[in-house]
Amino acid sequence: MSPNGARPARAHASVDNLRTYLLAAARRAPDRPAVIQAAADGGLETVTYGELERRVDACVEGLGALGLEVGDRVILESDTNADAVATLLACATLGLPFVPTSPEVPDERLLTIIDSAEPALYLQSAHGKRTGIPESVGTARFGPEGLTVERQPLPRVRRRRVVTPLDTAYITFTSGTTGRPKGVVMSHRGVIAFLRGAEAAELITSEDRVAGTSPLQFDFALFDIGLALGHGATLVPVPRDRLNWPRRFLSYLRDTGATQVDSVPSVWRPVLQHEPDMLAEMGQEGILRRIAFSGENFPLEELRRLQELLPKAHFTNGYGATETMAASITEVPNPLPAETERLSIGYAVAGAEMLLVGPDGGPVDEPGVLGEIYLRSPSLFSGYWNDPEATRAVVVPDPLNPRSGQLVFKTGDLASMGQEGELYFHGRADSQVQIRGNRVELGEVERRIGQFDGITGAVAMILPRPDGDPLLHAFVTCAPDGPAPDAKAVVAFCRAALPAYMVPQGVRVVDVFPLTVNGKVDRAALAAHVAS
Ligand SMILES: Nc1ncnc2c1ncn2[C@@H]1O[C@H](COS(=O)(=O)NC(=O)C[C@H](N)c2cccc(Br)c2)[C@@H](O)[C@H]1O
Repeated sequence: MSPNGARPARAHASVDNLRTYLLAAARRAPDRPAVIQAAADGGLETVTYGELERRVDACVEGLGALGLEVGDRVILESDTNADAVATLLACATLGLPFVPTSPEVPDERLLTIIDSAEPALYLQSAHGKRTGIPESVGTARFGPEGLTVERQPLPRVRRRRVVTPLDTAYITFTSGTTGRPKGVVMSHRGVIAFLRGAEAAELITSEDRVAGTSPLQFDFALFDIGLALGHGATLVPVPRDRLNWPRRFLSYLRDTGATQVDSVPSVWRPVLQHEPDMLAEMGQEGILRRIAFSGENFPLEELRRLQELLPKAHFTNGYGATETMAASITEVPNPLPAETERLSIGYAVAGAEMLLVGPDGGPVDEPGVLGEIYLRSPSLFSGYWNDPEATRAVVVPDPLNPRSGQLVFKTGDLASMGQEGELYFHGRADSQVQIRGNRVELGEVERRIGQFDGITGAVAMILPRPDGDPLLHAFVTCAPDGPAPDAKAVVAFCRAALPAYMVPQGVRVVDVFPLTVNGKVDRAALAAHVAS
């Protein structure tokens, strides 16, 4: 095929492309607010759908002039804001996979990602501070008026003429457990399939204002962008410095008129600890209509406290992995019934289905029996970047019809089924460990410890020992005004209700739980605590 040279490839308006899907509202209601964000002067600014589309096209013009080819990677480093959204939509328009990252990602991690992704271009905002981008990568800055190029990307041959739904929308690098980051390659078709499935959950209307709290490299941020813009609603990105101060966080939610807050569970921990009264006030006013969370189990004691303060809010448990964007969106009863000991992850979103598979590789049919979740979904990722072996390990033939060629995602998560076929999360398969031949359910240990008077949070983990059984260790946080719980008393408390092999050998009090860049409890950091 002859090189296409001059004209950059585009997506046909009638096929799935992130830009077409997320700017549909710009057609219908260009004056509606697309993003409400913190302005440079400390106030708030509103970017309408019409203005957002203008910024997208300004960025398309700048990118289009660089001679990049469909599939060339673009590193997009930014906090979540209107210009970052405009830039990622510009990349989508031209079939350039964006690799999202954020300013707080350390240099060496960014360089690892650059080494793996071999991007054509690195983009940061006008006031971004990153330096040291390798010479082989072009660099530019983005802003409301488009791009300012600092270093031209190396020239390439352009062969592609159109952008198809199977082309890559983004590659998000997750900190693979093996340490080497794995690039999850998501197609336009996959992302839009999940967002369309999520629409059936009817989480929001065009009147809602969705506060997003995740950094751009966490696909929860991309979900927030997709959910808000896909519904013609308003995205309210919460700046990092607001998140770290509960009072400022709540004020920001009030000032922006946020009606929904999307976050990992840990975002609520400092708010519950330091500003329960302010939250209760907002709860009474009923301004926060929905609290949506994802990423890890929401500790039930904390969730119950949050529900007490927000009695009128809906609560939604979003479960799933970046490899399929997510899997299920489940309404959590408010208040949670007293006897509930485990949150449901319900059923997969419309158009997808979760299946439990037993150790024998066959389907699990009985309620209550543990199995691994396999997900059948059109939002299945294209594969791990440059890692066909890792891909083959999790994209597997449909266990129910292996001859059909249909592929499903092997999640690595364990679950059991309720009477109506709804699923209950039981943790990662690779974190299931045996102690003296017995399978240890860490969630059960954490739940028991969480009931100890004065303890506000518990994380249990297995620490391997070179010689002999692994060590069951627990880390706890306690109420700031109470006495530090006595480790022996906590162990005795566990012994009274748990089988011996599930009683922690060590209990250590920590001020707060360390978090990963995506806001999940950083278990590796806790384990290092003990090793030190
Ligand atoms: N709700 C839960 N209860 C318990 N354990 C959860 C939940 N959600 C995940 N997990 C765990 O996190 C793993 C996956 O991590 S991930 O790839 O970083 N993705 C994520 O966390 C977020 C996920 N992509 C996502 C993104 C946007 C919207 C939604 Br809705 C969900 C899953 O395999 C689970 O082990």
